Amino acid sequence: MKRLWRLLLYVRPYALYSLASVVLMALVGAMAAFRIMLVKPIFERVLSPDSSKTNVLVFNIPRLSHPLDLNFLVPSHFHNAWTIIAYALVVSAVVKSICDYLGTYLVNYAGFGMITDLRNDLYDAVLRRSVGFFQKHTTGTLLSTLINDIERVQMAMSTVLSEFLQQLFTLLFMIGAVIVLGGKMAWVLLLFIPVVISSARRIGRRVRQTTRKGQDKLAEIQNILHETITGNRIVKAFGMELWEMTRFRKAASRLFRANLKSVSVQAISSPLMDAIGSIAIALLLYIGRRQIVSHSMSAGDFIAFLFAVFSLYDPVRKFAAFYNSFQQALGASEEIFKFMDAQDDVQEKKRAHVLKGFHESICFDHVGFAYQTDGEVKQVLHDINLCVRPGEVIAFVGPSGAGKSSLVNLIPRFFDVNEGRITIDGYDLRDVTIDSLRKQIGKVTQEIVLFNDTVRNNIAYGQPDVPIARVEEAAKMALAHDFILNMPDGYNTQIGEKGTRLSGGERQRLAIARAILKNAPILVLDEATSALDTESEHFVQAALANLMQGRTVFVIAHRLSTVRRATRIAVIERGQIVEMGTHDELIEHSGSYRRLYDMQFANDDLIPVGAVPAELEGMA
Ligand SMILES: Nc1ncnc2c1ncn2[C@@H]1O[C@H](COP(=O)(O)OP(=O)(O)OP(=O)(O)O)[C@@H](O)[C@H]1O
Repeated sequence: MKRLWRLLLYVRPYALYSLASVVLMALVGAMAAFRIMLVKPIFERVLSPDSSKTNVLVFNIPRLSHPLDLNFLVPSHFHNAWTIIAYALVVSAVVKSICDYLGTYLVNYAGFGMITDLRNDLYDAVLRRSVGFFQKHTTGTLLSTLINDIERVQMAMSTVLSEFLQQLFTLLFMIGAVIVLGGKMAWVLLLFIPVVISSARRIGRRVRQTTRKGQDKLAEIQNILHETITGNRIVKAFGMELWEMTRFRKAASRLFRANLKSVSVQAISSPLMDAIGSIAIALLLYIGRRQIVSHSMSAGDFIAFLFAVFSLYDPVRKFAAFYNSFQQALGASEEIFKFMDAQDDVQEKKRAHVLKGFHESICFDHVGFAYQTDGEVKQVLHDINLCVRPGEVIAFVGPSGAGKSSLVNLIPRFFDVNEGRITIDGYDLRDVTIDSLRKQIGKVTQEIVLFNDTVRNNIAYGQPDVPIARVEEAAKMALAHDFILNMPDGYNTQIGEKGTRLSGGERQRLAIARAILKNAPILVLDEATSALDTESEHFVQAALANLMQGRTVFVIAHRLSTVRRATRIAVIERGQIVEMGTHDELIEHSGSYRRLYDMQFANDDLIPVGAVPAELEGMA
């Protein structure tokens, strides 16, 4: 129920449209009931051979002392029962159709409007979630909620809502007509109401559960699709097409079964309502016949009453389906609101300080950090102590899994520390606004993230209005300008999804250009481990050197040139800093760094700091 109210809150901005559509749909219902009221006069005045053809029809408004005379519908010289009823039928049909059209349009306007707002809010909420959230939920599940679950709610709130309103008012007016026409006989129908409601509720509950399962299976399929389409090169390289196809087929068959189960539950409601309806009609026929025989009711009255009961039947039958649709929407909204309400691990304090630049130091003060996955706590950093001044280059080295990435991820607050604190210019990171903190930090990672957009927009990501001259300047410093000019549309070339139309080295240099343009005082760098060919490597190294110039750099180093460039090297082992010093100091010390150096760096070529190699000069 809470979820339904929450969904309805989204209708609030469209209250006027909704109200107008309610009025229009009420008119549709009234017109439908009015037309049913014409059955009796048609039967008794137009079709009866005993009735005088010129008889002026008088239509009694129930419970009002004076009757509604339909004579006003036609000029007096046309007055006869047939013309009046024909006019009444046509006019009511026109009014009903116009109201139906406008009402449907307006209710859909409100429905689509609220769904657009809901989708925007969900996307906004998901996009703002911290890194931990994206590690907990797979891309497929998130996409599925943003697309499929929203669509379920949309179905209920726009398409179904419009029909629901129409049928609701038709039902209400028809109930009025049934009571007016049938008198006491109408109360027989009351007996059936509890049966209808309780069976609809029971079916609805099952529908909600089975639909939720179906949506989850759809998310599973979306996950497989996302993984295998984005990772299609690996699928091909390992010849896993058949295996993936089997995996997909199995998931598709699970979805098939879940959908069938949902349909088998939903499909019960219509036949069930049919059966209940037939019993009701049979009972009414029995009672009606006795009343006509005993002359307490005319045949015309009974026929009109039966018509009214028959027209009740459609809304009642549809109501079960609407109820199912709303239950499906509620099931789908469960996932939507779950993501919207998810509590972030990383949160901003209410009156957080706004950082204006970086001036003094970043300090790790007895920092400990643990990942929490599925209730399991994995401590990966212990008692890290480190103070870094502006302009320093700190290189982190150490064996795989030692905790280097985890450590640098704490600086932009992708995760929060569990123990101790990290300060920037004396402020605990948790006391400054996330936005102002991240503005101070540029990031270039191993996994280059580029968007399916132009070169220019990729470099100017986050700064859409920056002049092209500055973009070019950044590209030149990243030694990317030349290869960009050689592309078909230069800076306006589309680079394909994730930049697949570029080489590995080119992608890296675009990412470096982006970081140069951002011009943040602090740089977090995760050097690529995969080797590029010598020429590309030289370009990338030189571009990196330009990027690092004048900045405070935290770099996870995989190249000798980088560690040599560092003011200090921190050796991380099992989540702790075990050694710290310059390259020469640590080599002399003959400890962990020395061993690592012999294994990892000794064969690297040294590239002079900030320099473009002679053979590449003039190319950028
Ligand atoms: N999101 C996560 N949830 C749980 N454990 C994680 C998560 N990310 C990393 N770990 C674990 O934390 C430990 C440290 O990982 P981290 O990525 O920081 O190491 P690293 O030194 O950067 O390794 P590499 O050089 O291989 O990138 C590893 O044991 C890893 O399995």
